[in-house]
Amino acid sequence: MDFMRIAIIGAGYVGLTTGAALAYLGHHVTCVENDGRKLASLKGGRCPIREPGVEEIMRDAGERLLFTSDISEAVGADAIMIAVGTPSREDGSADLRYVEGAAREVAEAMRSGRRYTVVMKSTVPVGTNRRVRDMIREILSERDSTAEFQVVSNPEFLSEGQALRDFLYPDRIVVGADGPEGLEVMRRMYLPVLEQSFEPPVWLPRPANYTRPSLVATDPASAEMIKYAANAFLALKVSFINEMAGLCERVGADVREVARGIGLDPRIGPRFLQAGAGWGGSCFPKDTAALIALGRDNGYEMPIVSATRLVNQRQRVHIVDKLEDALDGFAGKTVGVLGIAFKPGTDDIRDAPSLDIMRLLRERGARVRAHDPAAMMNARAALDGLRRFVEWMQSYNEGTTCAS
Ligand SMILES: NC(=O)C1=CN([C@@H]2O[C@H](COP(=O)(O)OP(=O)(O)OC[C@H]3O[C@@H](n4cnc5c(N)ncnc54)[C@H](O)[C@@H]3O)[C@@H](O)[C@H]2O)C=CC1
Ligand SMILES: O=C(O)[C@H]1O[C@H](OP(=O)(O)OP(=O)(O)OC[C@H]2O[C@@H](n3ccc(=O)[nH]c3=O)[C@H](O)[C@@H]2O)[C@H](O)[C@@H](O)[C@@H]1O
Repeated sequence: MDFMRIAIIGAGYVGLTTGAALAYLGHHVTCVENDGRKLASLKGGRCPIREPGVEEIMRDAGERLLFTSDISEAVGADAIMIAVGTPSREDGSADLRYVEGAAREVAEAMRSGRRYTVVMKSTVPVGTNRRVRDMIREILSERDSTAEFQVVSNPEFLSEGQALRDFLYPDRIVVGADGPEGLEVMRRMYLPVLEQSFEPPVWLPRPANYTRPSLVATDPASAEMIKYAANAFLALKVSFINEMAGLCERVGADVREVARGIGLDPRIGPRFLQAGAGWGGSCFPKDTAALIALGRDNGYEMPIVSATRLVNQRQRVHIVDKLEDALDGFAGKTVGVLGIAFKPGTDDIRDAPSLDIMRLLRERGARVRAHDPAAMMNARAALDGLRRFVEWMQSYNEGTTCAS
């Protein structure tokens, strides 16, 4: 097996999982992280995020997985992957300052006479790969560097809480490259996954009936678009079933039965049809907003994606309305919120529905007590100043109404 030297810029949910998993497969991986606290924890062998199995494979990878804040240690690699955040700007568009910052650092450190593959792992709007390519080219030319490079798009589809499973046993690997060389590098990188030739970790066996992933080889713009389209479609499915749930309540139908009934049609499928508080997290909200912004920049309205967001926001209010009705008003009432993270199995509270729900409950006069088995630390940090209402469930008592 032809193992590679790979560097990853950004050791968050995506960068760290990918880096640790690639090292587990046999590659030599250097993760560059500029958050001092995260880096200290990683260097100490501890996983700073709650992601099952990642700490274990960090341990298994041993010397093949290194952590640093020094970009010059990354440019000894053949492939340099950018996995930094792409949060929303105020107007909904993707804020590319971390991607551009990382690309700039990489370009400034690239060594003359070497050839690199820069892999864009972050979720970025169509055209970003080309922009990054032009930026690197300009910096290299200013430096009179003879370093050569290509930029390849390799969007990520992992879900938090099952990131490692999604990496090792994916449905597909998407590679957007301008030519055969980029595709070949990515094929080498993912070969053990594509061929399922690695020894699965004992705690994460290959799922029964799992078949090898497809390699979707395409152009960079289509690869960038695939990522946004996938997230928008999944968000749409959840909003759709929540919209159906609202009508079901009014006409006496059970939305779970409806989801079961439509999900058995293979053209629809059963997943992402669970009605509830709606979607949140670090990706669906920002990626649907970025898609609309991309449409706007290109003079194209996206009414379906806009409605998906609207229905989702309405769902948060709807839950509070229902509870207010059931309790006959919130005056003098305490509401217990079980679960703060945006979904079970994670400590991530980015754009969690619970945050809007708790804010609304308070605005309407309820006292709120909340608990989450994993996300209390993040909740405390995010809700600083409102600490008094985020308390451990120790104080949970009979007079408390639960919303989860
Ligand atoms: N979280 C998820 O489940 C998924 C995220 N994505 C995408 O992947 C990208 C990364 O997302 P996350 O891993 O969630 O973000 P994150 O915020 O958890 O991690 C990003 C990391 O990059 C570090 N960083 C930023 N600039 C740096 C630099 N110049 N040098 C070194 N380190 C730097 C930050 O300190 C942070 O630790 C985003 O574009 C996101 O949309 C894609 C699929 C799944
Ligand atoms: O781009 C990303 O970051 C990732 O976004 C999602 O992953 P994630 O945000 O981790 O979480 P999901 O499991 O997809 O759930 C998203 C939200 O939808 C909600 N949801 C999901 C499914 C469902 O049936 N009902 C429902 O309300 C969840 O509670 C959660 O708030 C996608 O599933 C990943 O493929 C993608 O890589």
